[in-house]
Amino acid sequence: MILMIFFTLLTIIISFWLIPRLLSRTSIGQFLQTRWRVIEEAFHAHQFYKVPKFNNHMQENQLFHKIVMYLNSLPSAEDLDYVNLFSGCNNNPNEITLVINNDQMFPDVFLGSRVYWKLDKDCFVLKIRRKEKRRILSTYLQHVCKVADEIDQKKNEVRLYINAENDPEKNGRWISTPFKHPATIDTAMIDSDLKNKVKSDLELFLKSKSYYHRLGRVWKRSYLLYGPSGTGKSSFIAGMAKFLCYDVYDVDMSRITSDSDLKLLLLQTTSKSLIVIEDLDRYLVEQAKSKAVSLSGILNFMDGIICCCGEERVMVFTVSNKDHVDPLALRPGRIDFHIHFPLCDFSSFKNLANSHLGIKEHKLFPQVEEIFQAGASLSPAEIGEIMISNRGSPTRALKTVINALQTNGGKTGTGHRPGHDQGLGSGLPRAPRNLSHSGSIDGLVDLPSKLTHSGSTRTVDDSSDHSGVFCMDNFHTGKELKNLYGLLKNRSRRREGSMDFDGEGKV
Ligand SMILES: Nc1ncnc2c1ncn2[C@@H]1O[C@H](COP(=O)(O)OP(=O)(O)OP(=O)(O)O)[C@@H](O)[C@H]1O
Ligand SMILES: [Mg+2]
Repeated sequence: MILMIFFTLLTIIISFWLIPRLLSRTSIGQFLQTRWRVIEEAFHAHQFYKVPKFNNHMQENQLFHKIVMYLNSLPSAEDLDYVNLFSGCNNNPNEITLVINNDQMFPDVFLGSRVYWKLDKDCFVLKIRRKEKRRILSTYLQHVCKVADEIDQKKNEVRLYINAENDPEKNGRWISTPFKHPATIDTAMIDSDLKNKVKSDLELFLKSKSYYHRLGRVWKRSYLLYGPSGTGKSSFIAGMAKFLCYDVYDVDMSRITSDSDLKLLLLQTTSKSLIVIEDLDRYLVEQAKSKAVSLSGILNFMDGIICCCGEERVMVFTVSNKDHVDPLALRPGRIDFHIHFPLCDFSSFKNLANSHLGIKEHKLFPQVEEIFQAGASLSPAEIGEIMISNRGSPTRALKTVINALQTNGGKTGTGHRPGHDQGLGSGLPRAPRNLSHSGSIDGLVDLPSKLTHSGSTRTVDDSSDHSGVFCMDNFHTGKELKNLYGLLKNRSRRREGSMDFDGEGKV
């Protein structure tokens, strides 16, 4: 009798405690659970809803994007049999993103009902029990969008889109990556009143949807940024995108094959975006030769007639010299706001010295001012690079800037003062190689201290700093000549490897 009770108790424990536990913790349990659900679902009629990635105009379907974000946020994403893992977003390489595999069923529960998502190439398929669709479909989709929006807001992420080669196999042409540029509108080296005007203009634009609609105009605003190379145009665009919190679509015109290709590409952009065409002047010249895209194709794009009506877009074009752009392209309405990016003057030089070297005043400032007043100048990029390379010694940095202004500031393509732009492509190719490298080289080489500025009678009297600025006439002693020989040898050695220099003056 006791034995029977014992065996009965043992059977009860095994069947109601041990077996369920074993099943729930092993793959057999999961397997049985999945099979059971399949059998259970087989007794229900289902409705299927497709969410394609692109609409008929090849524009990205925002709902698709939201579903990706929503599903990735669900803890059950980790329980799937197969899931793709991605990492390496530029701004956060440690972040791992889960993306469901094609053909993988992704179950979700909403208001007590089970729904299933499946990714089928570029299309999500939602499976809902037919009898429950009226009760949950719209509220479920609203819930998905709300969760995705909340994630988006938390991330506050601006993305950079770049147009890829035209590949008929692929649906979308834009490849995107998180856009984390440190520049803001405030860090630009242009007049602060102008910066405030740009900010007010952008703010007004954001609030003007109904105003534009009332006028029957496309809700867009176009900006032309013009000035020599290295004056901060691209950095300013990054600042504008950050200010607006808009995604950036950087159109690489060399990859556009025809007017219709350009149209298609633009149709694939979304609202709340900043569409950028850099070096428009250079492209217009090339376009005249290649005929890939006609002038009217570009003008149509600038007019915004091929963008979806009513959706907010800001367009930004950069040119090195607007005098070389067809006036048709720049007429009011096509370009709403012109922003000039000049080379450095003394005042912007002082700002750079303050931000890069932490100095507001210096005994060499009067000399620098004199040189600027004589008409020499360089771009903020060139002066900034010298300062970064020599940031350990402000005096050395200023001496190197003086030398660069004297040797390149009045001669090079970028070295003329504002209003004297060098014409089409003046800034291209970029900063003169010898100058940018000299900043780095001088930052590394120990030079004789008793040197004078070339072209100047003023003696550099700072014995603690060593400048790369020197003049042959001033080398009198054998020791100095020896130093010079050592310097030239050192320089030529460094120059051989100059392609590997980075902005920090390190190899
Ligand atoms: N306000 C600034 N302060 C300091 N450095 C700056 C500033 N603006 C630009 N620079 C420096 O100049 C470099 C070039 O700037 P940017 O690319 O924005 O110039 P650009 O006008 O677009 O030149 P390009 O016409 O050659 O494309 C930046 O990487 C940055 O180092
Ligand atoms: Mg640029």
